[in-house]
Parts: sequence; C-alpha cells; structure tokens
Amino acid sequence: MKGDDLFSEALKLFPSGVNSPVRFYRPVPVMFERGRGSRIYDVNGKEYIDYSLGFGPMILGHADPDVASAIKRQADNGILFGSITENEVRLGNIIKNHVKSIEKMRFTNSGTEATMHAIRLARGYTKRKYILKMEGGFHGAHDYALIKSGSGTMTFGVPSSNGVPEEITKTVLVGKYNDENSIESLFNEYGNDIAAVITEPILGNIGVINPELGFLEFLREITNKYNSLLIFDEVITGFRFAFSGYQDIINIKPDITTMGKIIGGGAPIGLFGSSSEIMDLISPSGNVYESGTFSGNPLSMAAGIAAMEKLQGMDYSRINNYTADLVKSLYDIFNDKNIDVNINHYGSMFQIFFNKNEVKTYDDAIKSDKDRFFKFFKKMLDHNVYLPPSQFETNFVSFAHGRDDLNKTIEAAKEAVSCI
Ligand SMILES: Cc1ncc(COP(=O)(O)O)c(C=O)c1O
Ligand SMILES: NCC(=O)CCC(=O)O
Repeated sequence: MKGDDLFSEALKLFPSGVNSPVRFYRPVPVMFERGRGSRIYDVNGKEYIDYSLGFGPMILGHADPDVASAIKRQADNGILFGSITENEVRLGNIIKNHVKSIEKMRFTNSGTEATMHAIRLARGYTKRKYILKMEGGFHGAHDYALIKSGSGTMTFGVPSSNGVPEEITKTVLVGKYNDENSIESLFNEYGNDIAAVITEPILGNIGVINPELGFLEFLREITNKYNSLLIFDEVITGFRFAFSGYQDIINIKPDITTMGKIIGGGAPIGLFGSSSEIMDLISPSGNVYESGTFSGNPLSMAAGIAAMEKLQGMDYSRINNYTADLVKSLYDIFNDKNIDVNINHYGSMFQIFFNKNEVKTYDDAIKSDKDRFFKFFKKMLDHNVYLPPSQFETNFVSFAHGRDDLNKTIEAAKEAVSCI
C-alpha cells in the first residue's frame, strides 16, 4: 500500500514517523491526502468521516471554500511583512467583541505558545512563583505544562516529560479537577505564592470531562481570595459552543484567556488575552517579554477572519444536536452488546470511555480500557470513520457533518462493536 511505503520513509525522518506524537499509532497511521467537508481521504483514495477535525480546529469542515479563497488571496499578496497589518486588527476586534474578559490580546502561532506566555504574564503580574494546574490538563508542550499532563503524554505514559528540570517542576502544583478539597489544600499551603490557576474549563485532553456544578465558580472564588489569577485555557473550547468563549456561556470571568485552534480557521494560531492593565505588562509597554516571527502572520489572520465571519452566522444547535443524537445512538449500540461505556459530551465534543463507571475525574478516566478503545478505533477505521486515535483525546463534530454522516457513523459503529 502506498501509505505503508511512505510511512517507512517517514520513519527514517521523524521520531516514530510523525511530527507530533498524538498522530502515531500501530502499526501504521493512516496517511491522509485531502479533505472536503466532513470527509477526509487517505493516499489510497479511501474515504473517512472525520471526527478528529485536525484535533479540533476544522469546525467548518475541510477545505471550506471561503477560508481557502481567503488564504489564496493573501498568498497572492504576500505572506509575511513583520509589521502590524489591518487583518490583525480585524481578527483582534472580532475576538474582543465576543469574549468579555479580553480587552487586549497577543496572537501567537500555537496554543503551546499562548499558555507559555500566559503563565509568564501571570507570574510577572503577581510577582509570584507557583502555577497550579490540573492533573490530566493539557496546555501544550512547554516545560511548565508537561507536568501530570494529558493528551499524548497520557496515551504514551509520560505524563511528566523527561528533560524538564526539577527546579521548574517544583514551581508547578498539581491539583485535581472537580475536587475542591485538593485545590483548597494546595492554597492552604502555598496560597500567597500562587501566581495563577490554569485549567481547561472543560477537560478535553483525557477525553471529555465536564465541570461539576460549582467547580469553576469555586476556582474563581479561591483565586480571588488569594489574589491569584485564573487562566482559562480555551484552546479547545473557544468559539466551539457559541460565538464566544465557554466562559461567556457559564458567565465566569477569568483573568487571562488562551485560545487557538478554531480562531485560525485551520491555520497555525494561538492567542492570550486579558484586561488592558494586565496585557500592558507585555513588552515593549511592560517588562514581560513575548515575541514571534510568525505571530499574527497574514495567512493565519486571513484564514481566521474568513472562518470566524462564517462561524458567526452559524446555528451552533445544529452541531450540538448532531452530537447528542450520535451519543444516544452509540449508547444504544453498546448497550445492545453489553459493552460498558460512558460517553461524556458537551456541545459538539464527545468521548466514549470504555469504562463501566461515570468519568468525572482524572482518576476515573485512567481506569478506562485503552486497549478496547484502540480496537474500536481500528474497527471504525475499517468502516470508514476516523476518530482521534486515543482514549485520551476528544471527538469533534463540524458544521459540514450531516444526517448522511450520522447514519453512516451509526452503521459503522454497529459493525465495529461486534468485533471488539
Ligand atoms: C487545551 C489546550 N491547550 C493548549 C494546547 C496546545 O495547542 P497547540 O497544539 O496549538 O500548541 C492544546 C492542544 O491540543 C489544548 O488542547
Ligand atoms: N489534544 C492534543 C492535540 O490537539 C495535539 C494535536 C497535534 O499535536 O497534532
């Protein structure tokens, strides 16, 4: 097969043949060539319904014509100037006008950069050392985030990466999402030295875990009490459930927000934003340094504006209802075969945990049957459905998914469950 040969070449070039670990699985990951709408096609021409959506950004589906022409137009007009452009102002205004907590922002090239700078900013503002993150929370692949992390770090069993100096690890406290006591006891011990709590408001990198009633409010209150900052990492959740952040849906105002994925229309992007007072600490107006050759680059801005303008007119209930219908059908299918699963979902995000118990915490998630998940993933691949290849990632539904995709996915799942 063409993909197998190509992958042998890739193995000689890249560790495990990939440019990001989450894209690797045995024996040979599918090599994709093109996409359109809800479908992606591998190098042998096989078609799949896609629920990975590039790990989240492609909420409009693949090769959206408006996004594609915006990128083409920009490419014809030059792709990098190293100076402020009108489109940065346009995209910045779209975001500012729809996320209440953001008065000023900086664009970055990735979510990783966004959280790295957000953490530095929080430390610079508070002049405090500690960051409190959640076990299984994933904020990208920099030193302050790779401690008891989620996503590929869990898939491959390295929640805390080698190569991160102990001095750094010691400045990151790890609490338990949905467990107020664990957070409270860290604040009791370190409270006046905690610069910020950083969390995904809905965990999306150990599968999907929703906040228990009151948990995020509790984080807001305890950070206020100790004059620490609250950072919501909305790289996944930003503009996913409504044309705003999840923070605006639940009406909790974090001090700093990070975003990425959707806001770039599929092109590389990230952002961190906050009040003007906090953001003006960023250089050159302040002394917290941050920079990037490609930050706010014209291609990403053009793609982002086209995607966001289109998204603004979309009825999010469509993808939310699709997801709810799919989840209901999947429960029926698994129940019919007496296979224990718990399917967590919110809006257009869902994950099937091969777990007989409800999954509300990191400790619940890790008890899931990874091997059975992987068998299901492979069987779904055989039946032309592409899911993110790990128990500890999230499925996404796009505006390009329609009833035909839903029916085909249900049929595929029926076939798949009979052989796992
Ligand atoms: C919540 C969250 N934060 C940060 C990141 C890192 O973003 P990027 O992969 O663009 O660096 C991710 C990536 O999945 C994420 O899910
Ligand atoms: N949830 C983890 C990611 O989205 C990472 C995507 C990638 O590295 O391809």
